[in-house]
Amino acid sequence: MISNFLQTVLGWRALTDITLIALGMFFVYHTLRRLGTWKMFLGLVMAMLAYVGANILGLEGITWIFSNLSHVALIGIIIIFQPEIRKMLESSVSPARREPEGPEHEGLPMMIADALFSLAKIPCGAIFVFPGRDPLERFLTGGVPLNADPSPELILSLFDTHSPGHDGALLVRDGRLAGYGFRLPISKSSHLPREMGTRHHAGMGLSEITDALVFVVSEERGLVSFFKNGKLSRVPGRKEAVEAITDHWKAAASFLPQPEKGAKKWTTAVELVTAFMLTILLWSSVVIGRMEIVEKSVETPIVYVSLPANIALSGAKPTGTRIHMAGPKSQLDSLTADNLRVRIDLSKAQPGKQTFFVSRESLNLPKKVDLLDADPSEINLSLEETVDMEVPVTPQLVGQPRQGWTVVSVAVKPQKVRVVMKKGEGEQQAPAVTTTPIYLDSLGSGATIRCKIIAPPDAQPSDKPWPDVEVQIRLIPVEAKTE
Ligand SMILES: Nc1ncnc2c1ncn2[C@@H]1O[C@H](COP(=O)(O)OP(=O)(O)OP(=O)(O)O)[C@@H](O)[C@H]1O
Repeated sequence: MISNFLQTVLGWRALTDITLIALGMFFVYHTLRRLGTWKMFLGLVMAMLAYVGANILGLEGITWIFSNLSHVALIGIIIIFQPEIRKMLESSVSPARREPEGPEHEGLPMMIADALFSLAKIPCGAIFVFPGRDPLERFLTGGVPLNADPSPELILSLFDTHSPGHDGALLVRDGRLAGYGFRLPISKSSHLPREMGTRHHAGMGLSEITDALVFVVSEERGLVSFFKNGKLSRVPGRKEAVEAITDHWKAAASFLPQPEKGAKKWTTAVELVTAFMLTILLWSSVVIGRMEIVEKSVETPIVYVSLPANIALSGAKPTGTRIHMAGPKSQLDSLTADNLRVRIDLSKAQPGKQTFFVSRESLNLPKKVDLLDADPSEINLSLEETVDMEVPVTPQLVGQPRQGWTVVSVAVKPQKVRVVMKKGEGEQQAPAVTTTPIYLDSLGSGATIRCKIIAPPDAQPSDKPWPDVEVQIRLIPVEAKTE
């Protein structure tokens, strides 16, 4: 079993399976962490671990509860995590990374930092949005497209309270001032300090549902803050503002999620390793479960194939047998009465009494499945040599033509059919092959009638089934015949 398990684990399919699940887990964890619902995810992981543990230890009760509740739980998870699932699906089609900002934008973070603190000094309220990888179009409403080269004067005048477009957010994308006056989705979070009103809740709202970086300058208190992944951070000085922008650009241009500020450098590596370890644990518990050797009995039909043309089966023959197998549960589960057949190969059969055996080969069982027993396991058959002959078809004419009429010709098509008979019987005399009855008194001057063949039970058609025959009958008045 252990060598079986290692063989399974070391295959490329298993490695691909484990890698994809682990990366998926890592991606789900990061999205949920960004959205602040990772604790619920952790709860789910704990439940999964409990299930795996119960499975390994063979705790039937817990395993039963989990497997029976899993469908209901799945619906519950879909409802609870609906916004997160939506976010994950959106992220999965977002580009894996953003083009890194070119050297021509090097001065931009400092220019923005200066603008932030100049606005704070006035004080003048402002919101700056720096997109990450996620598309923002769905969340930004209103707004005026600008696409202008950034300059301190332009930024300050955009937020000047005398300017009609000062309300809302300024979008800074690809080193340019892409647009201004955008309304952002308002957060429902109750975690922000009391003094923070709709401007800050708008900054928080966008950062909760996307990976954008949002700076907010408070009009009342002249303070600068930024929101990232639904978290508020104070910006004490220009240096911190520049750092926040460059870190954000770096994260958006990287394939791997960047560790949060303050987190240790190796956090991502630890998270990845944990995801892999959890996956291997979960995966191996499933594989071990599926590799468990079990026994199973199935009622199976018997089919007789490749019977030589000169041999016929006579007497009773079994049509089914009950087979008893042992093998890995995963393979036995898929073997049912619908897809199992005992095929008895009669290609080498000789006339006389012969015994055939139900074997692994006659069932074509998968490699790891063994046949333990079959009932019956021996099939006794009587086989007889046959002869093949051509026999004329005689139409079965019933009664007499109408009064005054007489039959002048009867033609049958085909005139002969090939018949297979057991050798002894065939040699004595050819069987009488006729048609379904044709009632002469119902015919007019003539007719062509399609009939079925009628033959004795021991005469079988050589080319199954019997062909239909056409009987052409011509009648004329009796006087015409005597003339
Ligand atoms: N959804 C929104 N998107 C963008 N900007 C908004 C949004 N809602 C409000 N604002 C801006 O916030 C201003 C109102 O700020 P409010 O005083 O309520 O918030 P605040 O967080 O207390 O900020 P401040 O400290 O600057 O007063 C509005 O005039 C508008 O410019």
